[in-house]
Amino acid sequence: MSTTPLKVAVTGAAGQIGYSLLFRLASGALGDRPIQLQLLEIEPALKALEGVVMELDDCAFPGLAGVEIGSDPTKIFDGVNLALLVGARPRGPGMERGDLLSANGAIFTAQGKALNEVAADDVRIGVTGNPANTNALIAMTNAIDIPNERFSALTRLDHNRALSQLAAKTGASVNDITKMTIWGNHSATQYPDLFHAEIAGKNAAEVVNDQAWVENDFIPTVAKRGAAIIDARGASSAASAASATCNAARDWLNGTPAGDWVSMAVVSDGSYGVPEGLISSFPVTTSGGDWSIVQGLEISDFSRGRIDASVAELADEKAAVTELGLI
Ligand SMILES: NC(=O)C1=CN([C@@H]2O[C@H](COP(=O)(O)OP(=O)(O)OC[C@H]3O[C@@H](n4cnc5c(N)ncnc54)[C@H](O)[C@@H]3O)[C@@H](O)[C@H]2O)C=CC1
Ligand SMILES: O=C([O-])CC(=O)C(=O)O
Repeated sequence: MSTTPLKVAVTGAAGQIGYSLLFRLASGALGDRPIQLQLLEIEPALKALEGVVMELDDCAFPGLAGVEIGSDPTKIFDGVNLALLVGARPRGPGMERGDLLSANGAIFTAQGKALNEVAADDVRIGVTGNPANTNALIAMTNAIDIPNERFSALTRLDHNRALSQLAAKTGASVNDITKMTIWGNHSATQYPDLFHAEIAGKNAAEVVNDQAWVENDFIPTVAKRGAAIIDARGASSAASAASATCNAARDWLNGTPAGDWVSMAVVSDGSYGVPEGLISSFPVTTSGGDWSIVQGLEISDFSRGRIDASVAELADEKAAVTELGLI
């Protein structure tokens, strides 16, 4: 293991997700390698961020090598190996994530350019801020020298939600469930697919044996979970989003276990009929900091229709940000 600290940038560090994420990162969520946190906020939030840094200090985390804060992305992204782009306005009750396109899109053009200029050669960029897939597309398009494969948007929270719903339905432990997949957009059109998932090695759909539950319960519960949390909490999910952001980064950098895969929204190479260049969620395995899309899965007509609907929404979002001049 390298003892050189991994330089990790977090944007929106004074926000709700930041308040959970920073402490998870600093306490070793990515592994044993020490980390250096580089925290980006807008100027008015820097004072609050100073308070968060005081609390990080007060935890005396052995693996936290240092913390730097600021509002200039070209300073904060300097030399970073991992950038977690969280900072963006969250949606409120009654909004869809797509409503945030113009409000948040501009943030990701500037940050893509700054990463392009100053990040480390091995940088990996995970986008949590919504609409996550299209924000990742904007950052990727504006970072012309960074390989497209270094960008990913977060669908791990949806993946974890799907694991948890399936575990509750079947009485299995989440530890026994493998090969869950989220396809498409991190939005209400996403397709949580349990037809390839396994529970202790048995096909999950066969164990469940209840297509009505899959269609009327499982898929909508997972796809609309973000809205349900906003309704209940009056604010969007934060601790679970931070947890998923850590899970996704850890697996990307350290690899997925043999016999399993995870869901990540990554740039399509045309696999499964998803148009090349869209950032869409796929089943992926990772190794050595690189991901590959799991190939050869059979897609039923039912699954095909759901994947196509979510991908069509991604294409619409791409057209909208093209129109806005963001890509
Ligand atoms: N992909 C996913 O699974 C999930 C994504 N989200 C999204 O994550 C984002 C953050 O959520 P919260 O932390 O709850 O929001 P929040 O409003 O509590 O925090 C956002 C922070 O970003 C900062 N910010 C705004 N513009 C910035 C910029 N240009 N540079 C740096 N920082 C900037 C704000 O000052 C604020 O402190 C939202 O877009 C939300 O919708 C939330 C949950 C799950
Ligand atoms: O729903 C939202 O706006 C926040 C989010 O992305 C989620 O919880 O999945």
